[in-house]
Amino acid sequence: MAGKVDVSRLPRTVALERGADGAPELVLLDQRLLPAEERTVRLRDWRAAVDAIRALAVRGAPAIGVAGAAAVALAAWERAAGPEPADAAAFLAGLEADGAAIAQARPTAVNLPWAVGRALGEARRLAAAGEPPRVVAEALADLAVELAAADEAANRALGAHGAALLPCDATILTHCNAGSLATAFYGTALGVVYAAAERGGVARVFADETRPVGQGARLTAWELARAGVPVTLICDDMAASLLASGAVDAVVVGADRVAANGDAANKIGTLGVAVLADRYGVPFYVAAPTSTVDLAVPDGAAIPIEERDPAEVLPAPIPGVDVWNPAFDVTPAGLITAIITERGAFAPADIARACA
Ligand SMILES: CSC[C@H]1O[C@H](OP(=O)(O)O)[C@H](O)[C@@H]1O
Repeated sequence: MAGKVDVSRLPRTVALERGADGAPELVLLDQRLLPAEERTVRLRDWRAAVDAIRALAVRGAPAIGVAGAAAVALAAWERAAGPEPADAAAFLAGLEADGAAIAQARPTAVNLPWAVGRALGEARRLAAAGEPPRVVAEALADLAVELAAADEAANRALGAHGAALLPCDATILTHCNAGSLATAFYGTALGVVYAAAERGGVARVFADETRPVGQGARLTAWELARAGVPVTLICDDMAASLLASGAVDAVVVGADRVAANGDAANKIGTLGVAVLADRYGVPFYVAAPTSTVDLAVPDGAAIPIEERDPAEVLPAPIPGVDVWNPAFDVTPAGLITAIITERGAFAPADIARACA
């Protein structure tokens, strides 16, 4: 493997920080501009945070979870500075409404409603204890920081469990971007790659370009090269020939929501890669922290699939031509070799037990 892997060269894509005046700010690396430009934006308005999530300025299930919790903190700060502080009930009711709008920014990744729910639950607990709105707002800003740190720690633990499954000098195929850019830091599927590479065990990663938004071409290829991991970019329709060639030791992908039976929703195109991996006898791993597992959803059929703007597929509309643009698909548990979490790797059928 060429060169030393150094994940410290990777930027952080989402964080809750404080401005000079102490006000919370959601700090984002605008992923729409990568790899051409690394532009950081600092948001104080929760509505702008919702727009950033919807527009994929920040993306990736764990990353939008952190952004969602930070957005609730921004909303609490705004309300605590507004006319409602005298009425704690009005403050909390308004924050609940803001949180509902934030949680609905994108429907598929469970991390977003999960993180917003954590923030609103903390707000309810503090309000019930008689804490004033400003104290609630401060606590929610701290919670967003804690959730980001917990995500990174989970990713590093998950990466180590996944690396243990790979042969030395593994050749890996991945789809979309489940890297550091999709999380608070380190990544899930790419966290497995980084953990294996840091121990000297990754020969090369093949990255699907991942149409129509190109998270593989623009983000995964860039991220891996930045960290010093050998990477080859391929078109999505090349995955079949690559898997048929026998060159791939394992497929490792992320997830946006894992159902209680182990079905996993991930970027559109993942299902096709899973079918091909099964056909050619290549292990297919889903890397997902337990915060991505939704035990309230019995199977993949119940996972909401986001449909996005047709212009992502066809920027210049053709008269008489309709476009279908689902952003995710569901890989059935039967095509998944193991689900890798921070608690270990589990057969899909055992994921509910793993998260209990
Ligand atoms: C580590 S979760 C990453 C997950 O999220 C991506 O979707 P999007 O880029 O639309 O946010 C993709 O499904 C990745 O696998």
